[in-house]
Amino acid sequence: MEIDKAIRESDDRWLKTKYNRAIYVIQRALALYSIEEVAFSFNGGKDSTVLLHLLRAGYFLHKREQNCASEDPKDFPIRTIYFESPSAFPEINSFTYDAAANYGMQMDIIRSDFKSGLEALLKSKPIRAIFLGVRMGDPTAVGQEQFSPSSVGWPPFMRVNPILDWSYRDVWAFLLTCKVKYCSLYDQGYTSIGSIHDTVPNALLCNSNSSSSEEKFRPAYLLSDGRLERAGRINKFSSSVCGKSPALSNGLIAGDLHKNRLLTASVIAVGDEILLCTVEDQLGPSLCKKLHSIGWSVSQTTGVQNDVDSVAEVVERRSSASDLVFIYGGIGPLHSDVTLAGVAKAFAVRLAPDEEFEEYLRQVVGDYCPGDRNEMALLPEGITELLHHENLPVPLIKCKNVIVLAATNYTELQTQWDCLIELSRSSGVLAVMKPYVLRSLTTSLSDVATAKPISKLCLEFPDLHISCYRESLYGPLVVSFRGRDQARIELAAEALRKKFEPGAFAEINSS
Ligand SMILES: Cc1cc2nc3c(=O)[nH]c(=O)nc-3n(C[C@H](O)[C@H](O)[C@H](O)COP(=O)(O)O)c2cc1C
Ligand SMILES: Nc1ncnc2c1ncn2[C@@H]1O[C@H](COP(=O)(O)OP(=O)(O)OP(=O)(O)O)[C@@H](O)[C@H]1O
Ligand SMILES: [Mg+2]
Repeated sequence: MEIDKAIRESDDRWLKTKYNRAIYVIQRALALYSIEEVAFSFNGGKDSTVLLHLLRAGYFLHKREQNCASEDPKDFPIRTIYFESPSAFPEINSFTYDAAANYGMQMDIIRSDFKSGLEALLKSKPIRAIFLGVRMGDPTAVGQEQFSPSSVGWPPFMRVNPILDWSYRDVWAFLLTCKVKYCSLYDQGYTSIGSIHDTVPNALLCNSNSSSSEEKFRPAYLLSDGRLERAGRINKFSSSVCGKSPALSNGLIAGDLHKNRLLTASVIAVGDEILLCTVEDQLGPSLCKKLHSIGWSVSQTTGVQNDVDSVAEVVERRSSASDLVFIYGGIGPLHSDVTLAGVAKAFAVRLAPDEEFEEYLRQVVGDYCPGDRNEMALLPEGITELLHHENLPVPLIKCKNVIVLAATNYTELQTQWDCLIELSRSSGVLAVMKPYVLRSLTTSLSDVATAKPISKLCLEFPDLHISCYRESLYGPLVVSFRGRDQARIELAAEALRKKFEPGAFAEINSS
């Protein structure tokens, strides 16, 4: 079988892995349902075309197990459905019809909308499962698994998505390795095809050097950044190119808006070694200092064990209680590296392969990964933003208002922090504000004598942080004022002094 042979002979290890996984899904579906009970939803698009050939290979291998495989390219008995629309590209239509003829596909053409078309089809045919070329990153893929029952309100059938975890690169690697025909539009710069009304060639493939006045586009397989696959889909393309989107998902916008707002961050350290005190946590205190230096308050620092539920619980609480959460530790491929799984669980999404992150990891650690996929490239689905900086070999990960730091020591933290600050100037990922002003007074007066007047002072200056602490049980009391407005701090300190005998409070430092 030429497809299976082409992949087996290829030295693209990654493609082989993806192929084997897809074939496994197809074979399980063919074991679960009879051939009359399955259908293939084919529309001539590139993902559909990949699926067509995977189904041909999967069906061949399925029959080979029963010792009755045929090499006839027209032996493709899986019922195929095509929802033909008047606004489909003629090239898509002709490719679809040609493919049906070439591979002996029995194709039902449906000219109504998806839902009512499927309702009618399922009434007249025993179909229980439909193969689709949906991939992660498609707007309709969110929440789907390889086997996903149709949604509520749709007729009941199983959606089977063998290429759900395929990237744009995987699609083109497959089509080119197998040397199969695909719709001609992809050679004219189209990278994802909808209707004639909403699809144009991808501007990122425009040949600016072209001498003719007509625009020329390079083929789809030359698009290097798979995230921009839908850039030619008018209205549907959301410009969330990571780290460059104007208003970021958590709604934080740097600058004037924050001048008078107290922004709070939480810091979470993940690691049994920190809780067991076998390792001293250097990062938490450093991060707090860094946050203060850009005008942020830290509302909580927490240590949590390497356990998904514990991480999820604390992330869920801290992300709703503070403007930003910084989490570090527990990142990597080890059994104890549960931080990203915890973040995903906190936001009720699953971990899904991220092709772009995978590519970065590949450049850093090479092709080696212990299992059949790079577990480190699994990121919380639909909520992850990658923060790129030229000084970072791998981008930082931001999930809603949670920033995941991969740093494990002070030097690494310093690098990642510097990059974050630089990125903040252009993208507003982290509002950089005037640092807080701190002023501290000390007194030998007792708590009983000072408690009430200080409580009153807090009510008079709600815009300041007024905190008290002792360095020993019976030692002097320190009262600290923290805020952005030096004049307000002076006023508050003066108001405190006035509540007591002159000389009761002495200055200890100011910054
Ligand atoms: C065979 C088939 C099954 C589908 N099943 C569902 C479904 O169960 N639930 C759903 O919300 N949409 C379902 N859809 C609709 C798709 O999710 C999506 O809305 C459709 O492909 C339109 O995508 P487009 O607007 O990008 O063209 C199905 C579509 C097809 C072709
Ligand atoms: N008009 C249609 N008829 C039959 N199946 C369809 C139709 N539109 C979408 N599908 C199914 O949904 C899948 C996903 O559609 P999508 O448009 O994302 O992919 P594609 O058309 O194969 O490739 P591209 O992303 O390049 O357009 C298809 O592979 C196909 O299984
Ligand atoms: Mg399409």
